[in-house]
Amino acid sequence: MDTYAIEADSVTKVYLNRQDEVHALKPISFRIHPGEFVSLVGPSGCGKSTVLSLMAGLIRPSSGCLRIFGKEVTAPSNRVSYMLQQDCLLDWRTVEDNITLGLEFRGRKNRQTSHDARQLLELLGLRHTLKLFPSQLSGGMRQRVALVRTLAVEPDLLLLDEPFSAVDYQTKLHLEKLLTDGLKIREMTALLVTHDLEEALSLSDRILVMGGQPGEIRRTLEVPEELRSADPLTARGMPSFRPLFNELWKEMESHDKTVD
Ligand SMILES: Nc1ncnc2c1ncn2[C@@H]1O[C@H](COP(=O)(O)OP(=O)(O)OP(=O)(O)O)[C@@H](O)[C@H]1O
Repeated sequence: MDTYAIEADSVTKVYLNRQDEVHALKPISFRIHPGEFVSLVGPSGCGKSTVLSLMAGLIRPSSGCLRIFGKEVTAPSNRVSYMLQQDCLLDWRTVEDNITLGLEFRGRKNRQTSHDARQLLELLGLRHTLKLFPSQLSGGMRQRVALVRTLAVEPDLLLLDEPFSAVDYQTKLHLEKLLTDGLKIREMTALLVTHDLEEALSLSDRILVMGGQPGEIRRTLEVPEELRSADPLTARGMPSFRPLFNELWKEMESHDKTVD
């Protein structure tokens, strides 16, 4: 069995912009267990997306070591799926052909996997959209299709960069529930970047609070079991939710005022 889904040891990132260096991350270290749902929160520019891009193997650390399931990340991995704020659907392909795109890339598209992807789409109430093109869908529908495409490949690690920030509140709650249900069934590990503290608290097992520029991890908050085991909407209404939300909010405000 893999010991950790993610191990980051003193990982830093410096971007090179022509002659200029942009120091995006101070050395950061953390570990995530298989099956854990962890959120990264922090003010704009503190390096959250950089952390995800490093995990996805899209960029390399400037120093330190990053391992996913015990293997150093040197390139994108088939065990990892990445979902962004933009749905990135291909406009010239139907919904049916979009949801199987990841399977195609991985050489795993067959009758069974396509059938499973269609079932997932049906679960999200989008069966009627199979033959439609993305331009014929609303924003919330497009995001649901993107979620199906991400989950269809059954990744071991799911990287989510503000995936629901562009959808309405009701759709967001619906998608959050589907996501957490899907993750539990498949025992996937997830790392979510979000500006929405309610979303972080109601979905995560643990929250890493980042701050500063270059960014660092300034605090780790364990989410209590009662919130973790409740569905996202129920968790938001529980008595322990608001005090924790306020604590996180204060933490973020204090970091916003910190000048590095
Ligand atoms: N490709 C790049 N080239 C140069 N600098 C970059 C690049 N990508 C990010 N940066 C810089 O690295 C720092 C961290 O950016 P990053 O996007 O990781 O932060 P973030 O916390 O995700 O921000 P936001 O919440 O606004 O999305 C910022 O100063 C940003 O300008």
